[in-house]
Amino acid sequence: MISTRLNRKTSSVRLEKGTSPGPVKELLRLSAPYAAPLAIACLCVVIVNAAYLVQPLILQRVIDRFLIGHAVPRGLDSIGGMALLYLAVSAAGSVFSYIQALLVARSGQNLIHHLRVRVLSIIQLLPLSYLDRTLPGKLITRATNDTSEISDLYTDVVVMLIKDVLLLGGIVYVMLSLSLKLTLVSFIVIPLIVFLVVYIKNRIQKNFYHMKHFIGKINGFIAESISGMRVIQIFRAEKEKEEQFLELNGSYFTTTLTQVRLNSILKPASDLFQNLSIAILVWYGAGKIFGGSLQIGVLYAFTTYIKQFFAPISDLADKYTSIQSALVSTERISELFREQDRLEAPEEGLPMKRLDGTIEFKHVWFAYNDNDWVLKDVSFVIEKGQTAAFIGETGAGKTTIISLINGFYRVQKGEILIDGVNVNDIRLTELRRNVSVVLQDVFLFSGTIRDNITLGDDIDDENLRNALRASCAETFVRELPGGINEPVTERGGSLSAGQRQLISFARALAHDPAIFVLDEATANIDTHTEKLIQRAVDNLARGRTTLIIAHRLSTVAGADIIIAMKNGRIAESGGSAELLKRGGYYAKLLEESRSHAAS
Ligand SMILES: Nc1ncnc2c1ncn2[C@@H]1O[C@H](COP(=O)(O)OP(=O)(O)OP(=O)(O)O)[C@@H](O)[C@H]1O
Repeated sequence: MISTRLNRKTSSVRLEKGTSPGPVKELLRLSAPYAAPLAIACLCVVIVNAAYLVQPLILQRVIDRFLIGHAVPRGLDSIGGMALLYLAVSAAGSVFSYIQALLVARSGQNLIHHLRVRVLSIIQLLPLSYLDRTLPGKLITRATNDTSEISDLYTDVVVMLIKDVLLLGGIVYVMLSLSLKLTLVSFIVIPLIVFLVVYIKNRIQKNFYHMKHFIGKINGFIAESISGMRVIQIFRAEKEKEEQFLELNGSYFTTTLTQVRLNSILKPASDLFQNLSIAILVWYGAGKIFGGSLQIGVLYAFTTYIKQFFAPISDLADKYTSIQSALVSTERISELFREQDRLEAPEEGLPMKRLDGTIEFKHVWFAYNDNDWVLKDVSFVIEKGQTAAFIGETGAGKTTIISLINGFYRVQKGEILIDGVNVNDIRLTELRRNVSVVLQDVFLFSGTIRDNITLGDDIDDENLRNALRASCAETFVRELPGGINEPVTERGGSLSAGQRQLISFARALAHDPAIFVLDEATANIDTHTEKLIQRAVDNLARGRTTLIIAHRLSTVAGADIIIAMKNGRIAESGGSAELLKRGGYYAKLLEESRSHAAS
């Protein structure tokens, strides 16, 4: 039932099944809506760079023409005029820098938003067989980190890369046009600065990965310790856990210190080289100035340009690593996008609004992993409105049968018919709307009790009340301070196991399924709640085909048909009286439970 609701909510994001362009094409397509703002941002970058480059030239003119050359001021061509021009150029640089930052940030956030919705819509339609082999953490990273990295690539990295490359090119061009010799003198030290920055940045990045690794481990450790705190306390494992944590935290501490050291060394070291370069320039330039072949203003402009060199080189070193991680993220997201061909198609197949609920398994063979058969030649018929109880040892294949009825996996051999139609041909949304499953481990979402029953469907108050009454949850819900609007904490931690079961029955009843499937809880529930649950099950079973994975023989005795599973095969099946007479597996189980009760 849960998956049915989620699938239906994805309709806002259309996925075209079967059209899987290559990853690069796909990503280009995704970024297409932001092409215009990004192009404008690049244009802004050109203006900002030009402003940077022009400023030292204005000062050079002021020094050489007016302070040294004593030229006669004329209109704008005066010290005052130059000061105004300098101000106007800086102001234009600031304004366009602001516009560029805004455009980039907006496009970036829009792209992240779009990508996240897209990733989630794919995750929701992934077949269970894919989710079985994929750790949840991996998919969470796709929706969070990877989307941000890709957005950074398109916006921050690409735009800033253009800005840095243009600025560096511009500086070299202006330097060359001012003085070839001085440019060559400057370039004695500049390669050293480049080498130093790239080397230190590289080490910073490598160390950053270590920090990320350890912080991930620390988070995981804390999360696991909190969820397993009961076991830790029961087995007095606090000391052991503390020691493990100390070790982890120690590693993180060391990497953080390395990071601080590297970061603190970068600026002073590159300042040292910059100053060395300026000293060489001044020493060389002074000789030329005295010889009359160089103007003071040009030397001044060169010292400014050398200082301007540092920021883009430092940025470029950063961008290189950002591009690398963005490429990894692109590949990961594309991998997920490629799953599109295998996604469930909830709206395809035969429309069967209301099922009658006759279920037939015809020589079904099924394996989760090739040829490792979990179900072997399973055949049975459960007529509409009947109650069937599945019994058998653990791992016999009972839960698997339910997953197949719900269309979570496809069988390799044989067929499953519902109302005479192959389950693979029925439209998934309608199949799942007709089948309500209550699992042993009830899953409640954070929200209210009402949210957890309706799961976003339009169910009116009267139906809700009826569902609560028939599921025997009405009394305890009424006693809650917020009643049906009482908040439920994550996974329903604020409710008892029995209460969670009753809420899940209400959820099933409110959706009025044709087929009701119950995986009975094995956990001990007090006799009062057990009676309530039994009553709720009886209410749910009325007028519906009901399948129960039974762990209590009381449930089994009331069933129309009992199907005993053994090692993936049906060991025996039939009514309770018939099976007792036969004296097989079921009779043995009953005998065992009676002798257990007697002793
Ligand atoms: N997602 C899966 N991927 C691979 N193998 C699985 C998967 N789910 C179940 N199995 C295997 O299939 C077999 C049948 O499992 P199933 O859960 O159907 O048994 P069950 O009869 O419901 O057991 P239990 O009473 O313990 O719930 C088991 O051997 C199990 O290890």
